[in-house]
Amino acid sequence: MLRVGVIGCGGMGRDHIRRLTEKIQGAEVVAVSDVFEESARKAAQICGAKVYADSKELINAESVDAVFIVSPGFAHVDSLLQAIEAGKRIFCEKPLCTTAEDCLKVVKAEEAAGKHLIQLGFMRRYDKGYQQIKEALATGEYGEPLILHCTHRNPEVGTNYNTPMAVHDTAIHEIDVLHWLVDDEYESAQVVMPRVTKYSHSELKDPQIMMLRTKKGVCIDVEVFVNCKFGYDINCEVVCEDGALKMAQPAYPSIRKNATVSSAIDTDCFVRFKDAYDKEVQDWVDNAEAGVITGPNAWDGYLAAITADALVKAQETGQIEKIVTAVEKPEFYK
Ligand SMILES: NC(=O)C1=CN([C@@H]2O[C@H](COP(=O)(O)OP(=O)(O)OC[C@H]3O[C@@H](n4cnc5c(N)ncnc54)[C@H](O)[C@@H]3O)[C@@H](O)[C@H]2O)C=CC1
Ligand SMILES: O=C1[C@H](O)[C@H](O)[C@@H](O)[C@H](O)[C@H]1O
Repeated sequence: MLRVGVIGCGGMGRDHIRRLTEKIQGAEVVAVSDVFEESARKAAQICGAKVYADSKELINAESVDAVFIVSPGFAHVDSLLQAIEAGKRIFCEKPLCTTAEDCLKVVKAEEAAGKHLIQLGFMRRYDKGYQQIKEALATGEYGEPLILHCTHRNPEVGTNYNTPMAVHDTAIHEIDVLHWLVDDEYESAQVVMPRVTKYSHSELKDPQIMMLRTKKGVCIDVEVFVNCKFGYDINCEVVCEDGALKMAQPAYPSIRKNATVSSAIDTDCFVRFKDAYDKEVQDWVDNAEAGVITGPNAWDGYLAAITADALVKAQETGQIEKIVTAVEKPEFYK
């Protein structure tokens, strides 16, 4: 039984604690930590874990085999470096870190440790809809991908949510899953700002159209609209030489009533990607014992960070910004 310590007991942390406690085979939560100890105490009631006031103490506890990092992105780097030093298996929620520089520190530390310790919480690679498209592309029946049209719509966000967060907190999912989907690397980024919705605020330009070009010339547009009001609406269409593949939507019944036809739309990621979260965490647990990482890793986190940096720069300049890695991909990650 993998004994897991969870750092960060907020919305996503509690969702993962419930998952590890009620759904996942082969793991149990034995420790929780949060800077607000009350949050940790509430989380401990879900799983009966020990509460640690200090996350570093949790990481180094003999009773903890593996660490689940679900604190805010800015706090990931310290916990990651401490957990690598302690030789613990790590599941880190996205993003790996909030700067490419910190991501590179983590990559170098894991490489120096000589063991693949980190799986990153880019769960969309485990979503059935994206996997179906990737499998269809792999058949060659539709030719090469040319254009991707995507949407990432949230019903609403808080006033603490600002323009750059649309990239490094929200579109970071598309950044990771889309180049994986078409098996390519990014070359450049651009952002177009439409008219701002009345539901936004002074620090947030919403919606945004983010565009990415890959090295093979695939052009991707992602509408990021975080105050769309009507639901949590994730779409992906891949236009190919011999056909177009539109990602399947969650199956809800089509309801006829009062001279109306309707069907539900999810309202958050926890429901929309529930199965994907379950699969990514079970994959991590199954592989932790064997000491391998088959999911997104720290290098994927670094690539996502440099692409996010280019998109944030493009938000400011309105220009096409190049995406370049500071270092070659280490053999360790090949
Ligand atoms: N994969 C996905 O679809 C999603 C991933 N996330 C990710 O999960 C992480 C947490 O997000 P949320 O739960 O939504 O945030 P949240 O703000 O609801 O919870 C974060 C928790 O971490 C605690 N915290 C802050 N600094 C800490 C530190 N240094 N050490 C320990 N705990 C600390 C806070 O007190 C809070 O309880 C973020 O990295 C976020 O990007 C969040 C939502 C969806
Ligand atoms: O990671 C997430 C969620 O998965 C949602 O898709 C985003 O909209 C949210 O901003 C982010 O925290």
